[in-house]
Amino acid sequence: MIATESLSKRFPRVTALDRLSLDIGPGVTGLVGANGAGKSTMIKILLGLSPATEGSARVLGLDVRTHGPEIRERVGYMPEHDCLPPDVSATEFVVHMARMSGLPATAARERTADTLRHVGLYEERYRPMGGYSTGMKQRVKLAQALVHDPKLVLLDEPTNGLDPVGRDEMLGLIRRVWTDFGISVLVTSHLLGELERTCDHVVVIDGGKLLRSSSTSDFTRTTTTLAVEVTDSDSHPDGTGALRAALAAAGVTIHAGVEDGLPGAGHILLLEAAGEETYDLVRDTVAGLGLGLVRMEQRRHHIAEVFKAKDQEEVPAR
Ligand SMILES: Nc1ncnc2c1ncn2[C@@H]1O[C@H](COP(=O)(O)OP(=O)(O)OP(=O)(O)O)[C@@H](O)[C@H]1O
Repeated sequence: MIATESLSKRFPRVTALDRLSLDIGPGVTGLVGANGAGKSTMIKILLGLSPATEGSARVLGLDVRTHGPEIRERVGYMPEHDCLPPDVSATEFVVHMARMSGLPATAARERTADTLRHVGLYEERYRPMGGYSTGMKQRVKLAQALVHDPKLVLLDEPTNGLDPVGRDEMLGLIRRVWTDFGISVLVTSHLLGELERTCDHVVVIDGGKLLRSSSTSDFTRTTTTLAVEVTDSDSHPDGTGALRAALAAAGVTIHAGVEDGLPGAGHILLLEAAGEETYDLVRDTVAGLGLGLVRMEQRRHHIAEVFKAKDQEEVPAR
């Protein structure tokens, strides 16, 4: 879908993109980076709106330097900032955008109605957009990016300014752009965590440089850490302590887990699972001690933890 080769963009005082090489396939891809990392610059280059200083980029196989108009015909774009005229309705605006991208009048009206319904705008679509909430405006911006049935959409910070519920709804809509319509998505965010559920692939950039590009499942791979919680009993008033001692004696590695220090963390035992037999051993040991097993589950890493761990590694030893 998108391929860049040593792509750089230098402004007089800042290097916004620094020799970035990427290969992004179909599906939902997140482009993550702090404010100023170079995300918007990247999108403008991919749309053929801003020339790169060095390197090359292709979108849907088309060279951004020479095929900007063709790319913009086939790709939808949701800009970061508010760009909606306040005096027109969502319907009027999206029909206009559909006509601009070449759809005949009837098709433009039909596609507009379908797309606005898809993003969850119903009666309000006939009212002037000046009175819309941020969430409604973001939905109109998404609709105008989808109305001409592109192969790919580039969404610049679509959850900006939304409250947690609005954010979740927007992320759900974005996911469905791919699952329901087969339109690939490149979505930017400065929040790593929110892309975890939405994206198949995550690209992280920092100061214009590529930090990491991998599938979300690699980021959040299932670890072999088991979290075990047990009840206390009359003979073992500290059930967790008794289980810890018994499992350690049986040769199980017990972790000082990420949850240490959190309220209630003392009651959760994190241990290394060597395979199926560890589950059996835990179950039998809990039963042998006469404790109740509250839960036993495999732990997954969250993307943010991967970076937290990395930051910790980078703290110089004293
Ligand atoms: N036209 C420009 N002239 C000079 N510097 C620019 C220009 N556009 C962007 N920059 C700089 O390039 C860097 C990357 O900006 P960019 O807007 O791509 O970041 P971003 O990751 O999209 O962040 P944000 O989410 O805050 O927009 C920043 O340091 C920015 O100040």
